[in-house]
Amino acid sequence: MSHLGLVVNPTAGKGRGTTAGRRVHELLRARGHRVEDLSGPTLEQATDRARAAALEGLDGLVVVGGDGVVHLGVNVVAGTGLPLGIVAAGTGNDIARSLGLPRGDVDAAVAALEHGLGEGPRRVDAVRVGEPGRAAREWFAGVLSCGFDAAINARANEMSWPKGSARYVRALASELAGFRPYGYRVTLDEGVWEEPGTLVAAANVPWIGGGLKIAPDAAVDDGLLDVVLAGPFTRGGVVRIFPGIYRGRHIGHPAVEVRRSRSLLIEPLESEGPHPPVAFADGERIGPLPLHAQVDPGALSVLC
Ligand SMILES: Nc1ncnc2c1ncn2[C@@H]1O[C@H](COP(=O)(O)OP(=O)(O)OP(=O)(O)O)[C@@H](O)[C@H]1O
Repeated sequence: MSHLGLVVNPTAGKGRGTTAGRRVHELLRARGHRVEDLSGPTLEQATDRARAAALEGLDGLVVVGGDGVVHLGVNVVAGTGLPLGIVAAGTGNDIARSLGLPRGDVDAAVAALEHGLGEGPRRVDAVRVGEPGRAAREWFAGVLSCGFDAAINARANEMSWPKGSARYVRALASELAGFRPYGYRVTLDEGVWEEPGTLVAAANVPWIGGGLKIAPDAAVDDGLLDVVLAGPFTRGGVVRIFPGIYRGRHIGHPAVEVRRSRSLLIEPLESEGPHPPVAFADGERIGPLPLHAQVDPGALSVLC
């Protein structure tokens, strides 16, 4: 029997989170675990409750929802050794997809995390991100992005209508109308990239945005980020390359390169173009550039 913390995002998966959370609670209790519900009305409140419970002592933290609630879980457990169980019930579920976990199947997801409780968790990489020169307190497990897609994410978050993916299409259209490549300086373990660019994404996993294969070869346990650097696309060029990203076809484009690095510093470079958008990681807002990110190999224990 394990003592497990449970955080359910009721808003995940267009409201499916609540039903999934109830089922997870029921299944875990039926298997004899002691389950403490740490969910809260907001992401921040749930994070605080989970952190307090983790300090008091848990055998694992189980999160139910999409990449946003996984981001919460990672920020509670990374670097502590406390294992994370993921029940993917969101819309995108890119982190669960990358870890090979069941998606949209609560019973299978609970079986996978029970397997991890019995056999021991899998160690994967997590990434610290924050202002350069300060001790970074925020973690991510998926992809940090501060390019055109992050601008769409931010714009969509400001819109109250329409709901669901139609909101992203509206946000894409309005961002595209005023798009000009941004000015970047990206300092990697080896070399510096100074260019007008469309997108800079530091990927710990291949997928972003609900199945866009932004970094096809990113591995979650290689101690490295796959940094995707996309040069100055025109508006038409953005529209043409976008559908190919679902299959990772953008990687062959001459204006796109991928470099591997354990750490990176991303700064705005005014001489090359406008200030890049605010960065997002795991679909959550991180903050404006400059940002420093560093992989911590094996910092995350996942029940699977
Ligand atoms: N009570 C809550 N607990 C956790 N998160 C919450 C809560 N209320 C709102 N949220 C917000 O819900 C948002 C979406 O969450 P999540 O990513 O888990 O689901 P999703 O968007 O359906 O899935 P995905 O990100 O995989 O597409 C997050 O940005 C989070 O801030």
